[in-house]
Amino acid sequence: MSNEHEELAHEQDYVSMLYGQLDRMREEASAALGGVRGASGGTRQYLVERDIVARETGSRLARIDAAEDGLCFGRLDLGSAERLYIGRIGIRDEEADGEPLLLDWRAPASRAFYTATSAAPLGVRRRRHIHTRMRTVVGLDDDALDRGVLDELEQVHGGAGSASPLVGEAALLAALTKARTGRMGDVVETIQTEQDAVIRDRLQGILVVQGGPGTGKTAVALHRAAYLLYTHRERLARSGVLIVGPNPTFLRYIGHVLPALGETSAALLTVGELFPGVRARTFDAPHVAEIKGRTEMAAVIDRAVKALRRLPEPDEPLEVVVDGVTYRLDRETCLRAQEKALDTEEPHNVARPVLVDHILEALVDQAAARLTDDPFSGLSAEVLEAIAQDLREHGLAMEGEEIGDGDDALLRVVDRAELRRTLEQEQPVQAALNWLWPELTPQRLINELLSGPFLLDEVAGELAEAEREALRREPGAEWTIADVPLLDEAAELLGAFNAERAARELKRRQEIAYAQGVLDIMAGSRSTDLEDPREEIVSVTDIINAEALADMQAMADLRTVAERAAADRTWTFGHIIVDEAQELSAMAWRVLLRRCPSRSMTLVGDVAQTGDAAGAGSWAQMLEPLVGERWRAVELTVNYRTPSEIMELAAKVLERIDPALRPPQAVRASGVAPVREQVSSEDLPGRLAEVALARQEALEQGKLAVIVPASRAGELTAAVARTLPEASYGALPDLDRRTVVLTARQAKGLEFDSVVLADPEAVAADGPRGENDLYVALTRTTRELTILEVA
Ligand SMILES: Nc1ncnc2c1ncn2[C@@H]1O[C@H](COP(=O)(O)OP(=O)(O)OP(=O)(O)O)[C@@H](O)[C@H]1O
Repeated sequence: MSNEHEELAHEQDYVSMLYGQLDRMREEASAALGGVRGASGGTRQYLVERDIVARETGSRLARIDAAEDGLCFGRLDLGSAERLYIGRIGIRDEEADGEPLLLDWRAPASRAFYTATSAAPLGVRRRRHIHTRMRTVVGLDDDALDRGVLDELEQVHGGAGSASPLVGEAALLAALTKARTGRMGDVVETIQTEQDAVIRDRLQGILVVQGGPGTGKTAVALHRAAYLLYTHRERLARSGVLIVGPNPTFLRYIGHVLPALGETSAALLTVGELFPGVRARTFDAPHVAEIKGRTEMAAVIDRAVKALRRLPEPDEPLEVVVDGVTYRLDRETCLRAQEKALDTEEPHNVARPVLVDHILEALVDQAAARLTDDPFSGLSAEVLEAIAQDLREHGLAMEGEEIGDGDDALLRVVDRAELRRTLEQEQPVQAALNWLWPELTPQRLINELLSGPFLLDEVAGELAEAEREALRREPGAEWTIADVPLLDEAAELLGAFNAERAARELKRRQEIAYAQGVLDIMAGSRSTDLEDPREEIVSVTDIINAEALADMQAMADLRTVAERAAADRTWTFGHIIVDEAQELSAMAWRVLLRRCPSRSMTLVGDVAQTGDAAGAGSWAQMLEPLVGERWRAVELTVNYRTPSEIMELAAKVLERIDPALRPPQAVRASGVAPVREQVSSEDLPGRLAEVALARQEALEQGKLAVIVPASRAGELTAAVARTLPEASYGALPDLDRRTVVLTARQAKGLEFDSVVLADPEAVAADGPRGENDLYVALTRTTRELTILEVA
């Protein structure tokens, strides 16, 4: 019978062997990368091939590097003597027929590590958590899932069998009680069974993950992204995964998790960043955001586009004066041109050339008629010279010949196309076309709608006058987050500008042409993948046409997935994950659904934490108008963050929000009761500063947050900043600092070792969802909570 020391030594040998393999893989990949980068010259095809190999090898190296820390963290003992080691990537033995030495945590065979229990052992006799520091094994935690192993463990450790519903309880509790760093970490070593089910749920369809505070929704969402990218790599590497979070601070907080899991091809954006060229950071007042978020705004914008297309009155043709000649466009002509454009059913800007075509033809008809009647009447010297030039170029007039000679010579030779080109360039013609059917940018349209004198009243009849008034903004004012979905809606109705469209089509043609040349040389060469052969392999040879290869090339540079997606409004993602999904307005949902025509989405959130006035009261209320019943929901029930002493307090607030809601079960108690202190309103700033200082000094390690009501944020932040000058605060607080000052809304999704909450009553009174914000504020701590109540 082995003792604990021997077990450690045994695991150290195995783990050292794995690191040896990892070093070998790193050396091979580095050498391959050095080789391709160092190569020079050659044909264009050769250079393309070199680029692709370099990118593939580069991303393989990134995965190897990400696996360094905690490479192997688990072992499963199955029947007889079979053992599987689980880790951050798959490694197989090159010298023994590719025998797996380490299974990627996402591989199907690893699943039992997260789901086997003594009630349902799934063939697992023992689950072992292997703890490492650098490359050294420093500890082991065993769960015995059958009687034989339990007996063995009792002899080795003096008893370590587990009847807990938690998987790897010791490892989990150790992870949960660690001091926070200001950055979210991955949880691959201790994923719990209910979380695993969400992570590995199928790619298709809309999955809603409802869970109270601290249930690991964010962690689960990010691990699901890593799982999907691994399992459906070929598909998702092309189209990418989008992760939408509530604010930039939150995105920075979670930004390290996917790279630490070796995945760098997900784009992380806030709703305010979904429209290329606009980076909205400011909030509207809640009632304004609520109006902007309503679905009705889509119809309002649609009507605004139509209202900007005009027709002349029946007896008042539109007059266009070019070089002293007056052309007349009557209502009938303009109406026919509009109808032709509308018949295309294309977006406004895309349909516009059809109208332009018809109007120009009408103008050319009039010009031609003039020329037949009296070739010279009303034509300026400049136009005559242009025509003469044209005649000469066609060899129909000699240098110096009078162009009027031979009366209708002009009509014969000045072709209509030339006339049309000349007219089209005239400013009065352009002005008439723009009056009839303006070429619009989304920014111009929304600006006109919200800042113009008449448009909103004309097209938003369903809004009360006071609501329309609330929507008005200064012309050219900074875009707000709630404006972004309006801009995107406008862009959808308008379609791309001519120039934009042409540029995009040209780029696409170039990409395809570039890719076409690569196909021959790539045929037959299959990349060697690191993973187990049972796992999915990405290879350019799987891609069968130039178009697909062009897609892949565009995606192969992992950096550019986010860049390209952020720069291209028409980009569609293979999967979208929305964190704090309850906050999104109906208009924001329309943007996301456009970005994901496959409707493959994971939405995580908690309807009890909705802070935005335009956000959801229930998932059904939010989703049914958008996707009917085509969504499925799961619930996470265990709170891994907030200790039970604090959840008791938070539960009272939850009951005020909705008596039907139940708080998640706290996984642990901290032994520290929340502290409540009463102060007068005037004394609050001074006392808050003192308490913040005291709590920071008491924290040996970890992070402190001071959460203040938005209504007193300026004054209270200033007071804390005087005592703790190193504290970070403002629109984008730096979470790496030891102490941050935040509003409840800013604290959403974040967590800290210690929280000081100022004036909970004022937090609850702030806006229509103040109670929800208070619930958020109370549940941010992993250890201690101090509350200053205003008496
Ligand atoms: N299986 C796990 N193993 C270790 N830590 C976990 C696990 N699940 C969650 N955690 C930790 O619990 C904390 C809360 O997780 P997370 O922030 O994902 O919860 P949440 O449901 O998004 O919370 P909220 O809605 O309150 O923002 C984090 O520190 C996370 O790392």
